[in-house]
Amino acid sequence: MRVLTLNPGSSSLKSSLVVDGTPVGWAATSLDDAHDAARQALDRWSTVDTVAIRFVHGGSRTGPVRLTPDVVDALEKLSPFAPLHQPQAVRLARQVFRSRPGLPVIASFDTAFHSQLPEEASRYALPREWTTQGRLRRYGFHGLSCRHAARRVTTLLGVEEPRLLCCHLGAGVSVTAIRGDRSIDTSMGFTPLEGPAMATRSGSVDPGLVLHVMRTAPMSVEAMEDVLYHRSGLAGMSGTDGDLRAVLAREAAGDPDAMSAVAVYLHRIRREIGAMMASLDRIDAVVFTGGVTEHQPELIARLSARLGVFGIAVDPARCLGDGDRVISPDGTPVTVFAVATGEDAELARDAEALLSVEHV
Ligand SMILES: Nc1ncnc2c1ncn2[C@@H]1O[C@H](COP(=O)(O)OP(=O)(O)O)[C@@H](O)[C@H]1O
Ligand SMILES: CC(=O)OP(=O)(O)O
Ligand SMILES: [Mg+2]
Repeated sequence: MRVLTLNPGSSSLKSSLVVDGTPVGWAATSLDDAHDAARQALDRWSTVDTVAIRFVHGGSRTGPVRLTPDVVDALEKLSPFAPLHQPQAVRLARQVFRSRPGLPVIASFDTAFHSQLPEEASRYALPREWTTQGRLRRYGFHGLSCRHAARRVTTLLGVEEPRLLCCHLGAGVSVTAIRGDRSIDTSMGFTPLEGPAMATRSGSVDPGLVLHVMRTAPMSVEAMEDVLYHRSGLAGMSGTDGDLRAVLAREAAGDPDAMSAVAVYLHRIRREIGAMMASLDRIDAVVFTGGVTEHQPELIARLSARLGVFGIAVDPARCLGDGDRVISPDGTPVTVFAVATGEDAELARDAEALLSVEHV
C-alpha cells in the first residue's frame, strides 16, 4: 500500500511516502509555505492509496479513525487545546478532501498512545466537580513518536516488556515513561504546554505566576496564549526564533541570554527525566528521538553528562553516529539509544491496519 503521510509539527510540516511500511521519500516544508502543502505533496507523489495525517489531539479517541467532514469538524473543536498543531492538521485534511475527493484519509492521534495512563498520572489535583467528566485531565502528546521509539528499542534491546524513558526533543519537548508498549506517565498534559521548556513554548510554569501577571498587568486570554505558546521557551529566553541552531550559535559566540537559555533548557529536561524515573519500577533503556536528537546530537551528550545519578551515561563519540543506535558506553546499567523520529512509519502502519479491517 502507498501511504502519503502528513505531519504538521510546530516548526515544520513533514510529508513522506511510505510504501508497504517502508518510507521511500521525504520532504519538510516551512509552516509559512504549508497553506498549499497537501496539494503539493499529492502532486509530488501522485499515486497513493491513502493519506494519513497526524493530529496531535484526538480527545477521548484511543486509535486512528477514517476522516469525514463531520469528524474533521469535531477535531477542529480541539484546536484551543493544541493551537500550534490542530488547526494545521484540520486545514490539511480539508485540502486533501478538495484535491482528491474519494481518497481515504486517516487520522492518527498523539494522545491515543497515552489513553491508558493510570489515574494517578492522568488526574490533576483539582476539585472533583471539574474532573469527573474526564475531560480536564492529562492527555499527553508525541504519542506516535513514543510508540515508534518503543517499538525500535524493544527490537534492538531484546528485553520483554522493557521499561524505558522516551525523550522527544524537537520543537516540542516531552519525556514519557513506557512499560512495553504502554505509556505510564508523560510530561505533557492537558495541552502540549506542560513539561520542559520548548522552542517557543514555556513548558510548565507555576499557575500562580500566570494569575499574578493577569492581575497586575491585565491582558487578554489570547495575549497570554500568544506569550506561552509563541514567545517563551528558547525563543523568549534568547531573543531568537527558538530554533536550536540559532540558539547554539549565539551560545558559542558567548551571548549571555543564549547561554542561560540552553542551561535552563537542559536543566528542565533533566528534571523531567528524574520525575519520569519515579513512575518506573526499573529502568532498562532511555531513548532519545526528535529533530534535535537527529541534528544536534552533541546536545544529548551535554544533557547526559549530568544524568550519572540515574545510571545514565552516553559516549559522546557514539552520539555523533548515524541511524538508530546505542549511544551509551558498553557495560552501563541503562542502555541509551538515539532513534530517528518515526511518526511517518506509525501513521502508515495505522492507515494500513484501519483500511485492511474496512476491506474485510
Ligand atoms: N535540517 C536541520 N538541520 C539542523 N537542525 C535541524 C534541522 N531540522 C531540524 N533541526 C533541529 O530540530 C529542531 C526541530 O525539531 P523537529 O522534531 O523537526 O520539530 P517539530 O516536529 O516540532 O516541528 C530544530 O529546532 C533544530 O534544532
Ligand atoms: C506535540 C508537539 O509538540 O509536537 P511537535 O514537537 O511536533 O511540535
Ligand atoms: Mg515533531
